[in-house]
Amino acid sequence: MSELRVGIVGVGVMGADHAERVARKTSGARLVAVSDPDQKRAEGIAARLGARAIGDPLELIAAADVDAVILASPGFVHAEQLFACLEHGKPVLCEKPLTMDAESALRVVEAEHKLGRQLIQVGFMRRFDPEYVALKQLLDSGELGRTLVLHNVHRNKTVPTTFRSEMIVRDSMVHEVDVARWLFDDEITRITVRTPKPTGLVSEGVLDPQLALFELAGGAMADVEVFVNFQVGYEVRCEAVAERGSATIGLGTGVVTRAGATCGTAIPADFRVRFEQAYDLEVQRWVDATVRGELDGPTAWDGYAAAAVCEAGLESLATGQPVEVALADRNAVLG
Ligand SMILES: NC(=O)C1=CN([C@@H]2O[C@H](COP(=O)(O)OP(=O)(O)OC[C@H]3O[C@@H](n4cnc5c(N)ncnc54)[C@H](O)[C@@H]3O)[C@@H](O)[C@H]2O)C=CC1
Ligand SMILES: O=C1[C@@H](O)[C@H](O)[C@@H](O)[C@H](O)[C@H]1O
Repeated sequence: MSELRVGIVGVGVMGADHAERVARKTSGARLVAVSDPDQKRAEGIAARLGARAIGDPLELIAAADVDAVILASPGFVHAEQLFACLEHGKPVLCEKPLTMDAESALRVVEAEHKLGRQLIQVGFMRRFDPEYVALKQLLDSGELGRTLVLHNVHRNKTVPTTFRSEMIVRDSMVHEVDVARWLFDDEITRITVRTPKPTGLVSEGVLDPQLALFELAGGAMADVEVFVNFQVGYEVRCEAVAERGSATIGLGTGVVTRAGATCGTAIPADFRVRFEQAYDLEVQRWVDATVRGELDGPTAWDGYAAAAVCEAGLESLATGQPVEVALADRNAVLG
């Protein structure tokens, strides 16, 4: 296969961004089709990028001229669309969350395992971000000794009013769940989610910000503040504390301007700006690996493990108490 023909399911904020990326920035790939219930939006994007719009997402997944699929539909339809990708043997880059709960995520892992081919990559794009990659390399080198703690900050400027407390765990905090699992190369066994008095700038009942503590099997810990209505801009930071030093990423100290009696640096408006390079690398490496018949990124198991942690996190969000993570035995599932 010389050129990967890609179809995108769901062309809202993230799907439209990926459509541009595949059509204009990714080598070895061609955008051939997009699908969205908002037919007008799909047709507009398709016309602009030289693809065709297909009304039914399952028809796009089955189409003979679609070699591989990007799922950027809402999380609650991922399970059905992932099963369709597996049924048609289509490699798929599925935006996080893999599915909405641990039970359906595990069914996806099992179905893929039964096929005997890894077809699913999960959109945990931070694993491709140059700053996160440099941090992982530094920690893995052992130069700072053993890593003990991660402190994370994850702030969005604003989110739509439909974004409820549960989504802060499942859609936002899930990134730190994956970062902690990846940087420590370990599973999270317990999660506690606590909430201070919420900001007054959200709809009634939305618990924002949230503070979480992850405890890992090997004894390390990670904390995160997730605040999705921060008002200022998009900020994602991670400080790793190790035995002989610490390392911080996400300080945004690119260009510091001194003008008009202020000194400062720009804060990105959202994830598309801050993680542009990470998304570019994620999609390019997914295309390259797919053409080789391989997988080179976070797996369905990673999506399942994150779903299991988030499910425990939602229970903790309701009670404020620590909740043990119920994770299937990896060896028993994947043999
Ligand atoms: N990796 C990352 O940093 C980010 C990931 N995401 C993920 O991307 C996915 C989409 O999120 P957004 O683009 O922010 O949402 P969005 O609401 O902007 O777009 C979702 C699109 O999917 C369409 N849709 C609804 N039902 C569908 C169905 N059954 N089949 C196909 N399309 C359907 C909607 O009409 C809409 O156009 C989610 O899984 C989200 O968690 C979103 C933002 C950033
Ligand atoms: O995945 C993402 C969004 O879905 C989520 O809503 C944001 O909080 C995250 O920062 C972004 O990376």
